Amino acid sequence: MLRSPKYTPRWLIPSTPLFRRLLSDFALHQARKSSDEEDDPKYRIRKQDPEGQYLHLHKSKGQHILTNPRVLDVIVRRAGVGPTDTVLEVGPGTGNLTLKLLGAALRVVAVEIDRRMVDVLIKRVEDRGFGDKLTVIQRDALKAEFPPFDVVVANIPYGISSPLVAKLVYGPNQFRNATLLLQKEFARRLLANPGDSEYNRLAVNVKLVADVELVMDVSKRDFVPVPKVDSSVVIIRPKAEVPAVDLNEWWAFTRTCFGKKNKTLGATFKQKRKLMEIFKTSKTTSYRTGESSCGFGEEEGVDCGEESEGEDCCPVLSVSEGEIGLFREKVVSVLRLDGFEDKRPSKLSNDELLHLLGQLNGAGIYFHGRGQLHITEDATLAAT
Ligand SMILES: C[S@@+](CC[C@H](N)C(=O)[O-])C[C@H]1O[C@@H](n2cnc3c(N)ncnc32)[C@H](O)[C@@H]1O
Repeated sequence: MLRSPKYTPRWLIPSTPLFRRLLSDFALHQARKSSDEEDDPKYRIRKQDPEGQYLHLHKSKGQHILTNPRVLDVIVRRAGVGPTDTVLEVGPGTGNLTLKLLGAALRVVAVEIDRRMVDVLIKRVEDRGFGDKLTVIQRDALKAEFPPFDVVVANIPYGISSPLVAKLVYGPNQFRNATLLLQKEFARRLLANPGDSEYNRLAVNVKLVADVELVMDVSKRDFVPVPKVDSSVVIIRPKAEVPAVDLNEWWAFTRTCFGKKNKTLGATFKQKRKLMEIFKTSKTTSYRTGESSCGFGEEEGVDCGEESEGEDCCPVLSVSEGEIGLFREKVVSVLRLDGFEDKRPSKLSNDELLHLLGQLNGAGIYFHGRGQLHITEDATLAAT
C-alpha cells in the first residue's frame, strides 16, 4: 500500500492568507469563465502547475482544502496529539493538516482515495523532511483496513461522514479519541440530546459507545474552494465501558423506533406491517440455534444459504389474524409496563431505550433476525 509518487507536481497550496484569497478569486473566475465548466462539478477549481498539468478539485470527493492555519493549530492541539502517538488521518488532501500532525506525532497513517493528492502529499512531506514518519494508504477509507493507531485527526470528506463515524466507533480499532472536522449540521446531529429537534438515530447509536464534544465552528471561508456549508470540529471519545447489549439487536431496534422519531412508540409498534415484521423476526429468532442459521429451516430441509434473509428462509410466512392479534397484545403490554406506549423515541435517553429493549427481548420480542449486520454498510444508521 505504501507508495512513492511517479510524478512530482510542483504546484502546492501554501496556507497563507494572501494565497488563500488568490485561490478564492481564481475559483470565482473559473466558475464564471465557462458555462461548460460551470455545469461540471469537477471543474469547480483548477490550477495549472509549471509542467502544464491541471489539478482539479473534485466536489464528488469532498475536496475542500482547509487553509486557515489558526484552525489547523486548534485541531492538532485539541486532539491532544503527543510524541508517542500514531495518528490516523482520513483524506489528507494536499497535506495542510498532515504537516502539522507530523510535527506533533510519532507517525501519521494517511488514507487518501485520490492518487493525485497522494503524489502532492508525499512530495510535500518529503520536502519538509518528514518522509520517514508518514505511511500513505491509497484507498477508499470505508474499504481500507486501518492499522493500529492512537488517535484520529481528520478533515473528512463530508459525503462519508456517517459510515466513517460508524466504522470508527463500531469497528475493531481501539483508539483514544477522534477529532473530526464535519459538516456543521451533521456535527449538531451527533451532539444532539433527547428532546432536541436534531436528536436522531445517529446520535443514539454513537452515544451508546462514545461521548461527543463540540470544539469549535469553522467558517466556510476557511476552505478552498469555499463550500456551501459551514463546518464544526468535534471530538469523539470511545467509552471505557459499553452497555452489555447485542449490537445487531440494538441497531435493528433503534431503526424500528426512529423510523418516525416523533411518533409515539405505541403508534409505531401497532402498525400492521411493522408488527408483522417484528413477529416474523421474533419467531425465527426464538427458533434460532446459531448466528448464521435459523435452525427451523434446517430441520425442515429448507435451504438457509448465507445469502438469504432469515425471515424469508424460515417457514413462518403465513400468519393467522389470531396469532398476530395475540402478538400485538404482548407488544402493547410490554410497552405499557413502564409507560413507554405514549412516549416518543426522540425524547428517550439511551438508558430508557436499553431498558425497553431488555423488556421486549425478555418477552420474546426481537428485532434482528439472523446473520451479522454490518453497521458501516447500514445506510440507515443516520435515519431520523
Ligand atoms: C475535505 S478534503 C480534506 C483535505 C485536507 N485534509 C485538508 O484539510 O485540507 C477531503 C479529502 O478526502 C479525500 N477523500 C474523499 N473520499 C475519500 C474516501 N472515501 N477515502 C479516503 N479519502 C477520501 C479527498 O480526495 C480529499 O483529499
